[in-house]
Amino acid sequence: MRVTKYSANGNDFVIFHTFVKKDRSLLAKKLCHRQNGIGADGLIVLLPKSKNEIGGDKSKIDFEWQFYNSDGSEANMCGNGSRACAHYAYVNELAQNVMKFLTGAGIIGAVVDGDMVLSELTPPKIIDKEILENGKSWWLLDTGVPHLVYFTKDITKFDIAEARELRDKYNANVNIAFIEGKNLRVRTYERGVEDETLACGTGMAACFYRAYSEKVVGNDIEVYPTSGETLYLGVNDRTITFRGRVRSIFSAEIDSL
Ligand SMILES: N[C@H](CCC[C@H](N)C(=O)O)C(=O)O
Repeated sequence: MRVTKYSANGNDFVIFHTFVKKDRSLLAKKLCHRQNGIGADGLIVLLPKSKNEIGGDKSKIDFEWQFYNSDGSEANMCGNGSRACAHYAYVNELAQNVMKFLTGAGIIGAVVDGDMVLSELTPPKIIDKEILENGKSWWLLDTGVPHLVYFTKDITKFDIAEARELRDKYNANVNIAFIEGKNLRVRTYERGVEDETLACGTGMAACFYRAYSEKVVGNDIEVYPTSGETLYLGVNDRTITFRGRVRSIFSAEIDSL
């Protein structure tokens, strides 16, 4: 089986494509394992439309995907993964450079331009704006997957134990964000990785959307994740747009695990 390893601003993924849809949570755990596997935050499986697929929603999409976190849990959406997956689909001739694909959160649009990829996320939902935990004001939003967002005065202090508790209590990813001029710096504890990752796309989108909703930032801003690799976020008339570089690290034939 041929797999490709991608990094999207430090959030890394193993990607392959197949026509066979089945549960791959065990494979995800094996491939994503940092010591005994390839090592990644997630596994992405592209399921191209089979030749004779007609009609329904599928007629509007180039492929569908399965996304698994490194612990084998399946998630509806992954912002950085959607950009890596779009680049993979384009270079493997599974889609043109402008594409649409089906995720657990709905249809995602993507545009590939060299190593820069823009994803249109699913329309954000504000679930709760009044969560008080440990004297801090959190919002709970859904940007394809659930995210808690808190604005901190000191981005160097991310209480991982607190993040773990809140992740369990709300079954959500946990983000702290720092307003840096007209831009944001974001750190994310990721559900299903169960640690801070170097970047989390839907997390950055959730932090952007809270700041934009509270008018502390404008449209089209820069967001700096833990990796320091800049992402560009904005809103269009439909949803949140999310743009940044992706890198194909290597491809390899592996024994079918
Ligand atoms: N860990 C997330 C899925 C991956 C999200 C993240 N990698 C992104 O770029 O959006 C969850 O289980 O809700």
